[in-house]
Amino acid sequence: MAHAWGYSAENGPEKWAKNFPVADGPRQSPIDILPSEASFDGGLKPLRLKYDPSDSMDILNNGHSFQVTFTDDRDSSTLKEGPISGVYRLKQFHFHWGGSDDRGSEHTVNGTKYPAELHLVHWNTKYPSFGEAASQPDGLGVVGVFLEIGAENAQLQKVLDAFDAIKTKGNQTTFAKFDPATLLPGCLDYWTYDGSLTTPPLLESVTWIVCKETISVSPAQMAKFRSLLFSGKGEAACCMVDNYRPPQPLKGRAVRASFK
Ligand SMILES: Cc1cc(C)cc(S(N)(=O)=O)c1
Ligand SMILES: [Zn+2]
Repeated sequence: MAHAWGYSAENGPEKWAKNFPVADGPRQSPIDILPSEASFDGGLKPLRLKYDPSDSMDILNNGHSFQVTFTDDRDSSTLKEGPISGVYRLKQFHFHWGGSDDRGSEHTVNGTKYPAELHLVHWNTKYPSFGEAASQPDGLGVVGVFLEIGAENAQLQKVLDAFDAIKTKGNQTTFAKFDPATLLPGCLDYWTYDGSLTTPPLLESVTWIVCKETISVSPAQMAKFRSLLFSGKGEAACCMVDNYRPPQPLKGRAVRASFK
């Protein structure tokens, strides 16, 4: 049985191309965002994010990160406008983070790594399902938000308080009535480019929308992220840290800015 993918030297990002050749494709993510090379596009609309807290269902340790999953059988939690057309439904959000505060984000800005990055994953309702959308070039819209060390983030703490129930791979628990809008920065200026999923299967189906403004996370909260395990119950404990892919070649792609 081929090694499952992960983030170690044996199965990490440098090894993914073996089983997922698209890893060397033309529109891979993440990227290093160079603001001076991004072009302001006055045609880009403001993001229109509308979330219904009653859509949040559960929180799961999937062995690579943790995710909060939303019911997506109606247009109650959606992304509209911004760089996309049509209606994209929120499917889940998750994070990537480092083993120390000097790394952890997937996208970087002028080479700067943040300690963590939030991904809010939406799928284009012109397709019948998330799975179908994920294989289409305009199938997914992911909003990325950088976390920066600072004050404790009370909204983020609601997510971290669920961690004791999802310490090991495969664990899941109910996570109801959570409004992901409370994790967004006040200003929704963004950079946008055509990219991919940042973990296998690395499908090139994502319109990336990366917020310029960060949200705060305290050092103690970062320690809580690092208390999760990649490993399953009864396995040798392996701390869930450094679950990020480094920036990939831009290969001629344009990065647009919604702001001057
Ligand atoms: C494999 C995968 C699935 C989903 C829903 C989202 C991602 S990411 N990190 O590109 O947002 C990756
Ligand atoms: Zn992600």
